[in-house]
Amino acid sequence: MRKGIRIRGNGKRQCWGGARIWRVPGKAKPPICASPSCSTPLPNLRHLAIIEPLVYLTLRLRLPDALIRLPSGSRLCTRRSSSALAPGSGATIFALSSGQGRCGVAVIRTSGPASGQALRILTAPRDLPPARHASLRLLSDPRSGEPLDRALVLWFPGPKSFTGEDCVEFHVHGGPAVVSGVLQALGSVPGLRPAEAGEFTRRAFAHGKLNLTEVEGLADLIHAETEAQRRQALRQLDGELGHLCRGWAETLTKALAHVEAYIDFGEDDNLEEGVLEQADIEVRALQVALGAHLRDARRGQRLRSGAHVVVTGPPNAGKSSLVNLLSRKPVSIVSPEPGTTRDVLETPVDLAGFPVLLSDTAGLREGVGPVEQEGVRRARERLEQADLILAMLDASDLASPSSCNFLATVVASVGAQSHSDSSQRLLLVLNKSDLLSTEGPGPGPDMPPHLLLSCVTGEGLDGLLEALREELAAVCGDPSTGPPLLTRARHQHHLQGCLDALGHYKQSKDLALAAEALRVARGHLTRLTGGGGTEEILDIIFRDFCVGK
Ligand SMILES: Nc1nc2c(ncn2[C@@H]2O[C@H](COP(=O)(O)OP(=O)(O)OP(=O)(O)O)[C@@H](O)[C@H]2O)c(=O)[nH]1
Repeated sequence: MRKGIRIRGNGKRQCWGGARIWRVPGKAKPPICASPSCSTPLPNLRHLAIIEPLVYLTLRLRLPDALIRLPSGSRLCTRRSSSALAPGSGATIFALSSGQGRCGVAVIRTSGPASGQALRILTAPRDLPPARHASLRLLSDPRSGEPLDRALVLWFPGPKSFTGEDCVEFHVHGGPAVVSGVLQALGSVPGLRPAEAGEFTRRAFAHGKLNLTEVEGLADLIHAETEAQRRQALRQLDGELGHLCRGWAETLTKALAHVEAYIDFGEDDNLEEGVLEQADIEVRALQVALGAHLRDARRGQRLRSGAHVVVTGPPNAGKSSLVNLLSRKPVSIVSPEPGTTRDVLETPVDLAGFPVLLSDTAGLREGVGPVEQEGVRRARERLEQADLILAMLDASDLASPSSCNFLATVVASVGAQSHSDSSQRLLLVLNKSDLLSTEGPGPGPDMPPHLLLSCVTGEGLDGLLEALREELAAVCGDPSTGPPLLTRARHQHHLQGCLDALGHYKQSKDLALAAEALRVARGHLTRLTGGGGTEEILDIIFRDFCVGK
């Protein structure tokens, strides 16, 4: 029978097979802060290594920011570094959290230890309302006693609040005079100061209410302009990416515990058989999962910042007409004169719910003056950066030399793409379909797959929008399904760092080096969700927020 020790739900330990429990010198006060196990002495480290590798490793290595679930449901945890908080974080902050300008209702928030006091002072002589219940109160200026507004107030005692601190929400009438009166009244309360941009969220992060990927999701949700961006941001705010990374980090922690235990106790010291093999298997599975995520070809980043869609074709094909049609505004000059567009003209557009940076470019042709030639050079340069190319031809002019040359280039590029792993995509659009019956024979059977469109009559526009939706879902990823997307270069960097470190683990003959590689890999995952060493990026991320969030 194997020896074993289990920490039970009531904090007591169950031993079997003759296992004994004794205190580990110098570690009688482990960082166990949640009941029921906080006051219990530690079991034998060796047994702990086998039975509870996560607990073992937390104690053995004193991992920072560990938040590990014990089987009993109790937790081991350490607090997040206080440097996650902005300077002056002991103060109580206040700000208008709803949008600026005249509106029906405006929400003013406070967060910090003096929140309750501020509420009492503004609603004097009333006591605090019941927690998390909306109560109607008269707000008055504490300096003059002058009534400011009759408002709904909500009292959120910490830690059950957005920031984890004592918070108050004042739902006041949204006139500028009311809002400014209440803000000034709050500013006169001792211990209160106006909040910096993103300071509420920063406090929520510092108190462990949100991890870094959730903070990023919140910032993205505030800035989301299209449906797909909103869906993606909401998923990230819900913690999907963070959850995935934490799962991976736990896998690595277990593998690291096994390797460390093997180093500490050796193979003939009663350690379970196959401990190292098990770690190898887990690392291999993790490498496959990370590789799959990194192969997302920057879809999430495109979804966040917009996909580059470039319209190209010979002069007069109707490129500018299409850009104006898709953006629903006169971005480019449309004229029957070939070579009207000389430079790259960009406009942000919401296309089928996806964020797009749409570019109109000069018509591609040779043997023209230096200005137009420069335009053609810029058009080609922009084409190289495109995620999706809309190649456009005049359907009534397919036999002209410029159309034939362009078509040959398109066919070559489609052929090249099917043989490469390029993520650039292409849609061939034959415009001016309204002229087909009168002016041209139309596309023959050897024409590559294409869409017929008339920018003048709008015929074929629905088909084009549907094709664009499919292409953009491929370019940006579908935010409603599949695994969470990596929306920032930072995510990509840490996952790649983790994968590289796992590669070193596999190559290391020395167990100490292998363990170090696992530690590095785990560090990347921890930093991705905001664990140790992320202070330098906090300012960058919180800069994206507005005051009051
Ligand atoms: N009949 C018809 N005319 C069109 C259509 N689309 C555009 N045109 C006309 O074709 C001419 C050229 O249109 P533009 O949109 O300026 O074409 P372009 O490709 O941007 O031209 P360049 O700037 O010279 O490269 C204009 O007179 C448009 O009104 C269409 O679907 N049907």
